Amino acid sequence: MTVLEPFGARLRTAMDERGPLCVGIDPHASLLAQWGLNDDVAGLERFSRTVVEAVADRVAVMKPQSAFFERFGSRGIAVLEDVVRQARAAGTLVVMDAKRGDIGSTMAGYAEAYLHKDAPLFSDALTVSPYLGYGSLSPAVALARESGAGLFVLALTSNPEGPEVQHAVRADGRGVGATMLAHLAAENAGEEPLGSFGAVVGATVGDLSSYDLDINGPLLAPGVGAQGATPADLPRVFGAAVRNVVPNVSRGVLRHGPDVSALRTATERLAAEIRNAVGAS
Ligand SMILES: O=c1ccn([C@@H]2O[C@H](COP(=O)(O)O)[C@@H](O)[C@H]2O)c(=O)[nH]1
Repeated sequence: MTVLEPFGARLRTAMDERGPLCVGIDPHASLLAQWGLNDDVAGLERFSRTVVEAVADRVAVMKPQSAFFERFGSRGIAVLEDVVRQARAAGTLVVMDAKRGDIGSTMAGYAEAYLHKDAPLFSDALTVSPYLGYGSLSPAVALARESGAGLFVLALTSNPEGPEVQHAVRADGRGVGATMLAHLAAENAGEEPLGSFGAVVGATVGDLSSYDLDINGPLLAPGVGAQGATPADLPRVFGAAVRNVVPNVSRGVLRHGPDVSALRTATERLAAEIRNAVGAS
């Protein structure tokens, strides 16, 4: 059985070689229509395969959004399994965006589904929600360590509704989002060159100067493109931690399809803008 290097190490290498951009695979019904595809399983399959063909050999990370596959039931999940396999075979790391979270005993089931090396949906990393308590994620942390996979824990999300929960202040005076970052820093302590337990921190969240983003792990940053953030915002928002930021762009790339070369051009332009912005920090 192949033993994978820890996710954090594989991600660091991929970011160094290909740049940090993560391209999302988000087959919104509106995008299928824009691409001239039917809103059905065949359309879903064509869309996803095209995105993988266009960019999987040139970006560090791809992030399929599970919701848009789940809406087609078991046949959508079968397409998702293929997408994960094809993208990984083409050399990119796959972060499954399923935002799973539940009591620990059920979390163990989600961990088996996405983080067990033999699972049909095995992904290099999984997004998870810690809002049943960070400790409820323990089974996923344990299995990720065993499999060489990683997690991205929702800390400060890109949507405007997030602060209601994530900015709430605990009895000890620490914010909820900041607490998640502290848990992750502990998880990644001593790992080199980068820990495997990342945080989701939106590029849209504004001033992060009061947060300790130094978690020795990756920061997945959605919000660039359709949600309004730009590559130029990254150094301002993330400061010194920008080195570990993986900016995700979904609609901002996908709207250039279905033409493969147009998708590639858009991806490469964005990747260059991000490299320039991050290098300038
Ligand atoms: O805080 C978060 C966490 C996850 N997302 C996901 O990222 C993409 C963003 O898509 P865009 O089209 O680039 O806006 C999408 O899959 C979200 O579910 C996020 O946006 N914010």
